[in-house]
Amino acid sequence: MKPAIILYKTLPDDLRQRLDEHFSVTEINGLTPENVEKYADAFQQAEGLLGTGGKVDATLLAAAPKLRAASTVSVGYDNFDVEALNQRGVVLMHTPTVLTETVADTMMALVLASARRVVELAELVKAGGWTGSIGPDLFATDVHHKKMGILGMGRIGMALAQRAHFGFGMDILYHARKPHPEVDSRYNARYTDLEALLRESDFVCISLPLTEQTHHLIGREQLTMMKKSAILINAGRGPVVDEPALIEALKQGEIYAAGLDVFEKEPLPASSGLLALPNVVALPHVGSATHETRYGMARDAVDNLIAALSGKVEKNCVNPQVLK
Ligand SMILES: NC(=O)C1=CN([C@@H]2O[C@H](COP(=O)(O)OP(=O)(O)OC[C@H]3O[C@@H](n4cnc5c(N)ncnc54)[C@H](O)[C@@H]3O)[C@@H](O)[C@H]2O)C=CC1
Ligand SMILES: O=C(O)C(=O)CO
Repeated sequence: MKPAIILYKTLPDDLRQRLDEHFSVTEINGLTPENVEKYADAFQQAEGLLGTGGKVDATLLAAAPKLRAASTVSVGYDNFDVEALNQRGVVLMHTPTVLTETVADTMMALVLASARRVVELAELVKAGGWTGSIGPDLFATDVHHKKMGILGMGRIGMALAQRAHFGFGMDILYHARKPHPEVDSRYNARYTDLEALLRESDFVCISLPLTEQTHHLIGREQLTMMKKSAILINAGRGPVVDEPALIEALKQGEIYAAGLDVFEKEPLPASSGLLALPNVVALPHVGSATHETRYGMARDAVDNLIAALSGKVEKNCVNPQVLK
């Protein structure tokens, strides 16, 4: 008999077919508490989960007593209680690598859009506001040869350093849990503590995961350390930045602008103070959202679940200790 799984994300037809070949699939519209209750029988039988978004914690695990593996269509897994999964021996699989270059492209797009005022100026043209030469009040700020500070020098941080250093001649500083000598030599980069990075960088770019240690790592105090001309880019997770403190810093001119793909609450409410600020470029969490990359993530997530439920995990496992 095929193992039963819960699918909580729509997949391309070919991937859905591959999943059906291996598993008995119950597809639900999101991993919400309402759906866990509505499909209680399916959760009782489920050995695997595949999807994105929604909380997987002790409550959900209690509703799924046979669960052996969870496969998220994302690299970030802050919505999973990994400790609770470990206690139950549930394998957690994710999709690193396949999305790295695309997310780094998005971060570079945010750097360029916020520094060169791309969105604001394009909106001005569309609104018929281009009635004469553009004057200094609408001039932008350069990107090339400036200093980029990268917070979180992992896969995405490195791909961003590659673009900024080789493409734009930028100086790279970074803060991570430890120095990475290969990064220093490859991108002529310099490891600093957080405060030095904030004080020196023209662009502070966040590619950190959300953890207890990174929650509100950037708050009022840190924002005041940044240059008044500096731009904050966040494509890690929203709660790494204290959003009310960021809004205040942008309003008071303590920093120049922000380019954001992630927010404390998503979707970003229309009432958010961020949306009233011309010096904010806000994207709807689309760091990895190209056709190619989203397909690759879904494909990897399917392969990851097949590997995990057949005991053949070789890569993409968050908690390999439960396999032993
Ligand atoms: N906006 C979007 O659509 C996307 C956002 N992301 C976010 O980007 C994050 C990073 O992804 P990857 O680069 O693939 O992960 P990664 O694990 O390769 O890199 C994360 C880096 O952050 C460092 N780090 C962790 N905690 C730290 C701390 N307290 N202080 C300093 N450094 C710390 C780690 O040592 C690691 O080098 C994901 O966890 C996810 O939250 C990822 C993909 C798409
Ligand atoms: O993969 C992730 O962590 C995302 O945020 C979406 O690609």
